[in-house]
Amino acid sequence: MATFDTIDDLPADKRVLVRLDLNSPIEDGEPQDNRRFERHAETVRELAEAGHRVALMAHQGRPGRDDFTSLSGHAEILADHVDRDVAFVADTYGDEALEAIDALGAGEVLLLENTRMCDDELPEESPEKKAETEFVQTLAPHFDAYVNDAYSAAHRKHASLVGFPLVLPSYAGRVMETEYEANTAIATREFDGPVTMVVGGTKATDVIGVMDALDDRVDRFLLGGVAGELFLRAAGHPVGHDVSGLDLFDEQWAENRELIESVLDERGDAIRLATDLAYEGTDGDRAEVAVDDIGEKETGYLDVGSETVAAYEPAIRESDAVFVKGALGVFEDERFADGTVGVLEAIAETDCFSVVGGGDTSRAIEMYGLDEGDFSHVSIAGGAYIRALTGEPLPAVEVLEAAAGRR
Ligand SMILES: Nc1ncnc2c1ncn2[C@@H]1O[C@H](COP(=O)(O)OP(=O)(O)O)[C@@H](O)[C@H]1O
Ligand SMILES: O=C(OP(=O)(O)O)[C@H](O)COP(=O)(O)O
Repeated sequence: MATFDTIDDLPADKRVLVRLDLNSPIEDGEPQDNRRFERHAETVRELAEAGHRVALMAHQGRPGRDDFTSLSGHAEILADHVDRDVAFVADTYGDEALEAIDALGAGEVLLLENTRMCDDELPEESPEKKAETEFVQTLAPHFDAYVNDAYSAAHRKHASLVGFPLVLPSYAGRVMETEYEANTAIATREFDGPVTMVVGGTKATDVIGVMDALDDRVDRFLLGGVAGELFLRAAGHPVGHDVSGLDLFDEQWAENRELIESVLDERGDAIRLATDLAYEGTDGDRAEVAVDDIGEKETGYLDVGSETVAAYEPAIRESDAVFVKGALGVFEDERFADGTVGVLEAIAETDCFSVVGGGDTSRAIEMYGLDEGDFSHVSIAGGAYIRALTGEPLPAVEVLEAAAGRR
C-alpha cells in the first residue's frame, strides 16, 4: 500500500504545479502521440474540472541528443487528450513563465518549457539540495500544492521530481498511483514456472544494472537492441560499436563493460544472445547475417534476425511470466520490427503473466495492431518499472511519502 497522499486529498481551489512524463519519440523534430499523453490526461482533466489552476512541468530527451526539443508540440497533443486548451509558455521559471502562471484562471491549464533546458534540473543530487535550487525556490511560492504524476521518471533525482515535495504539500497523480500499485504488486509476486525478461532498447545503462540486481528472480534473459549488442561485444563479437554517426554504443560500453562481463560470467547460462542480426542492405531492404559470420564492425544492426526470433518465441511460450523492457530492434521502421513484434505476439498468444514497459516499447503494441488486453499490464514506465521489480526505492516516490508523513 502506498503511503503517499493522492489528489483525492487535495483541498479545493488550489494553484497546483504538476510533474508529468511526456518524454516521447521524436520524428522529424515532432513529438509522436503515445500512451503517456492519454494516461496523464486523466490527471490533468480531473484537476482542471475540479477548478484548480494547473501548471504542468515535463521533460523531453536529453541535452545533446536529437530528441531534446521544446514542449510546444506536446501541449497540442495533450490538449487533444484532455479535451480542453493547454497553453504553452517557452520558459520554465523565468519572468515569462511566472507571469503566465500568475494569470491562470480556475480550470485553466499551462505547460511550461522542457525542465531539462534549466541547469538546475539534471545533476542527480539529494532532494535537500534540489529543494534549495533557484528552480524550486523560484517556482514554489507561486503554488499551493505539488502533484507528481511522473512515475516513469521517478528513478531520477532531478529538481522537478524530488525538490518540490520538501517545500510544498505534495500529492500523487492518477498515473503515479496506478503505476506504483501495479509495479509494486509485481515485485512481490511469486511464479511457479520460468520467469523470462526480454531486454532491449537504447538505455542499456538502465537495464544492465537491473539484470545484475534481479539475480536469480529471472530464469532467463532474451537480449536484443543496444544492450544485446553490448553483450555480444563482451562475448567477443565485432558488434556493439558506434558506426556512421550513431552514439549509442561506445559510451555505454565504457560505462558498463565490467558489469556486463561479470553478469555474463555469473549468469551466462541464463542469458540468450542473438545468433543473427538484421541491417539495411544495399538495396534498402532488410538483410540478415549470422553473428558468427560478422568479420568486422562496419554496419549498424537494427534488429535481431529471424533465427533469433524463432529461438526466442518458444522460450516465451514456456514461461510463466514475461517482462519486457526495451524493443529488440528499431520497430518504428517496419523492416526492423520482426524481433519486437515476434516477441510481443508470442506473449499475446500465451497464457502467461506479462508486463510490457517503456514509453517507446509499449507504443509497438498499437503500432502493430496487438491488443492491450492480451498483456497483464502495459506500463508507460521503463527504467522505473524494472527498478521497482528489484525492490529498489524510487527517489521521487520516497519524497512523496516523506511529505505525507510530515502533514
Ligand atoms: N539496435 C538498435 N539500434 C538503435 N535503436 C534501437 C535498437 N534496438 C532498439 N532500438 C530502439 O530502442 C527504442 C526503445 O528504447 P528505450 O528508450 O530504451 O525503451 P523504452 O522507452 O521503451 O523504455 C525503440 O524506439 C527502438 O527504436
Ligand atoms: O522515458 C523515460 O524512461 P524510459 O525510457 O525508461 O521509459 C523517462 O522519461 C526518463 O527519461 P530519461 O531516461 O532520459 O531520464
